[in-house]
Amino acid sequence: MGTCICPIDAQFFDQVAALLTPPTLPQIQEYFEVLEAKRHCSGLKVKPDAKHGKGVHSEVNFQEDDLILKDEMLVGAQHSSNKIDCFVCSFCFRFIGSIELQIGRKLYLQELGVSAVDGSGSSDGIGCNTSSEKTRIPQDTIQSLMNSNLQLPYSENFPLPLVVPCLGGCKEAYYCSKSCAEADWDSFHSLLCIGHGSSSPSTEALLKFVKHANETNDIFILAAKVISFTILRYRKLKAAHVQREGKHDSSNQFDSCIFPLLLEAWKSVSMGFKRRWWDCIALPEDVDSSEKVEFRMQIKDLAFESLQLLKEAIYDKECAPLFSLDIYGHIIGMFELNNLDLVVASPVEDYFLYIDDLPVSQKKEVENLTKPFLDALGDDYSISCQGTAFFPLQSCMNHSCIPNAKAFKREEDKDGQATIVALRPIFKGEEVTISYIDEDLPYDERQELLADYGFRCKCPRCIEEQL
Ligand SMILES: C[S@@+](CC[C@H](N)C(=O)[O-])C[C@H]1O[C@@H](n2cnc3c(N)ncnc32)[C@H](O)[C@@H]1O
Repeated sequence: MGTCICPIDAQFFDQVAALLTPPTLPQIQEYFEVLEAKRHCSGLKVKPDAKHGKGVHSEVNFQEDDLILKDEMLVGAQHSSNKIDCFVCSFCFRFIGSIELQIGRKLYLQELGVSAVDGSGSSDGIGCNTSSEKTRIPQDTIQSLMNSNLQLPYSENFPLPLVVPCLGGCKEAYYCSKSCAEADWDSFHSLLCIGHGSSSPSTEALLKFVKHANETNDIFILAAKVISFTILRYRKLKAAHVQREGKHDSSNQFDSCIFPLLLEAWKSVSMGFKRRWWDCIALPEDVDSSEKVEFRMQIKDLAFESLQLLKEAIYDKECAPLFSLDIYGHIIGMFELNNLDLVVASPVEDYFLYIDDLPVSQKKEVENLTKPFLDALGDDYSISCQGTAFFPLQSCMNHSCIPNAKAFKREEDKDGQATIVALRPIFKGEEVTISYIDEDLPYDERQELLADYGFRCKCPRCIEEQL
């Protein structure tokens, strides 16, 4: 137990330490100024302070319900189990295809016996059958839904983007547009694709890595995206460098040429607040506190196992320090401390609610056509796209048990971006805070949950309640 020794940690000790050194104040300021301008959020400023590290401060007055920030993810992934329920763009997580394709694909997978394990869809009383008494739809009808031969009434009111396949020819990633397909390919997917166009040295090893992640913890897939992103960015920076400076002998140039480029490629990841995964992971309820040390060792072993599989799949010797266990642990720990749930509401739910709201005169006839599908989907007809993502600006927001902002998806938010809205008026100069936990819990339970983030909350409410 806990015997894993990562040779890369020892061999590249100095480089790993440099990659994990928190950025300096000027580096933070420079990076976030560029990001704030890109997000068009002139109302916000990331500022470091002595108490809580970085925080987000308001530069203007916001009213209650105002949109404060729409943040694009640095990296995000749909939960593996959710892929059965929701067919979404692998880059922006928008639903794709058509209402018919969404329904047909799900019924098809249901018929194959593939089912989601953590569906959290809810039946809100629009009259579908429960899962135990699902209606069965004939195979040819399901096929007609999937190949657009069958159109459901009023589905034209819920148009979805056409499906764009992966540039590398895998049957895993699909997109809402060519630009999303290209952006994903350039940023992450060219190295993680299992299709014929992949630049992974071994797609067989990739398959093993993904299988292990699906069977253990799909957070490893997100960590692989961060490593892939950094390698691909490093290669671009190197190509530009070579073009500028001429070709170098890259036999052993970690310090002079290669490593500064790797540090630059890693910059956006270096800005995220981090601790090692096995040091900060919350103890599951079924693990006794006396088994804490052993549990943390097991987590470390698991991460090492996953990293070895990833290394076989995408190793690049010029980026060797990225394959250290310490780096892998810190990347996953960064997700643990910063990530936001990725949620995109299902257009299939909107569709059936629309049918349910039709005037009585029309509804009966339409429902004769749509009800069998609703019954076949059962309780799960409304499952949203679910995953997890790291957002560079949102992740700088500190916690308060009386937050002035929250992550909230509005009706118009159809993709995976983070949407932060004001819960009450926020004044110029105030810090923007969100709650990391259910703030309705009693004081002790809140502090217990926040201990997993490594701090005790001293917000005005906590100070008052601890007395
Ligand atoms: C999502 S990050 C927030 C940004 C972070 N302050 C930074 O420097 O990047 C979460 C971490 O910030 C710190 N933090 C957030 N809210 C805090 C609070 N109310 N009191 C103390 N530390 C806090 C904790 O270390 C926590 O694990």
